[in-house]
Amino acid sequence: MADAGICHGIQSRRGACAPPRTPRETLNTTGHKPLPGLPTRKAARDLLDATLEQRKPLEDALDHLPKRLDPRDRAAAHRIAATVLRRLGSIDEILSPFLRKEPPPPARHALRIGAAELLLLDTPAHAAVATAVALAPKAFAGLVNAVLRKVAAEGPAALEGLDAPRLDTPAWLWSAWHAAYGPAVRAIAEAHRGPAPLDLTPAPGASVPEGAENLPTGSWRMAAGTRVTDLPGFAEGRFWVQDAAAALPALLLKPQPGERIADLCAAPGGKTAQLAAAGAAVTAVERDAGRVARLAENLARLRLPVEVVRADVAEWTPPEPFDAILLDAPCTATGTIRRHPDVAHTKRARDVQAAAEAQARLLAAAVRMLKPGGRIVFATCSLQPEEGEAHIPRAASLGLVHEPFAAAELPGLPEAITPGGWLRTRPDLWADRGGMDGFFAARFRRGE
Ligand SMILES: C[S@@+](CC[C@H](N)C(=O)[O-])C[C@H]1O[C@@H](n2cnc3c(N)ncnc32)[C@H](O)[C@@H]1O
Repeated sequence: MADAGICHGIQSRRGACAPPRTPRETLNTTGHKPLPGLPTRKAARDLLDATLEQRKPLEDALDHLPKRLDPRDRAAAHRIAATVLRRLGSIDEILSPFLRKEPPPPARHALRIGAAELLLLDTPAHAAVATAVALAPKAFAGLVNAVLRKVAAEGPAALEGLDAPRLDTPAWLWSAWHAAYGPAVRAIAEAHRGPAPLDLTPAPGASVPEGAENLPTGSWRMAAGTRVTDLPGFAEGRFWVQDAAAALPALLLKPQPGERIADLCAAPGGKTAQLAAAGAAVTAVERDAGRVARLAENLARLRLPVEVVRADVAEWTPPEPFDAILLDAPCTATGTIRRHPDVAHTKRARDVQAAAEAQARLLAAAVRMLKPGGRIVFATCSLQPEEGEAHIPRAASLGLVHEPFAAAELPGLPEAITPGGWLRTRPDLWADRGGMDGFFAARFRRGE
């Protein structure tokens, strides 16, 4: 199983990444040759520590790896850590018969890395065991060595017999998705087992790059691991990275040339770019300073004129109301686990309610920025109904009238429009094409 590496382009939580590589050999400060590949495994352990112990996003943890780490080592560490995060339940299940008591996190992570390399990443057994032993705290080196030798011998057969989709999905997510989607929970979990393809949104008039599939909804799809920065036309701004499902909310807002449209919660700017490319006069509002910089950088590459405002949407008042608004609200992001396997482990059930409450506040603030009769699309990249469908009945109290989507509005993907007229994508849709992120979107009009 391969995973994506360092992300480039416009997308962050849903980005495109560099291909994995074989760990390289480097000299340490004393001039001695360290164990080949050890810096990569140390970085992978740091990523696991940040995500699993400190509950930090993997993307932030990658940003905090030592600057001196070779980019290829960084990509390889990302690949190892992402594999452990995707298959954590299965890996721990394989390890459990060989552990009489719980080892401390650094030893547990060395075991997980070693097991992932032995069973899922095709690393030669001697290299996987030797580096995991070197990675473990000294007092646990013997244990790691003994356990991984058993995993090398017995693990492949044991792996075959596991119910991996269930084991690799945290119990609270399995229950919530089962309640919301019934038996499809298994297909959703299956879709999380592999890396996602690279999806691009083209600028108007751009021609499809070689090797890309032209999806019916207008996105281009390329193989997982494709480096977006290597594609011809990247520097010239002919496309941006955006999951096929993430491109749908802006499409369904139907931006018209010259309309004044606000993109609220805008960074890194995939939807802003869609609205601006359609000819709308766009104001992009984003609270986080670092992400405002990313947004501005992306829009500069795409040569799209957009007014960028750094502000909290809950407090900001525009000089005049907008014709239309896109609110892509912050959420638990459980729809993006294919691209961000850390989300399955960094989020908790209680985060869902907190996110839903924040979304309701942002929706109320957004309505106040809209002209009477103006339209708004509310979207989240969460699979949790509390962050999607549950907002619809409350919208009437904000003076919003639901304007259902019609299946005909999404050529090639009518199944994503529900009978109630909102958008619900899931990772198992278009399974034979590589799936898509889980998104919810609904369209409303502000009463006159
Ligand atoms: C789901 S992401 C947006 C993705 C973006 N719409 C795109 O398509 O590229 C949510 C963004 O909302 C920002 N955000 C969260 N709360 C905010 C608030 N109260 N005001 C403005 N921005 C906020 C976050 O910093 C984050 O960049």
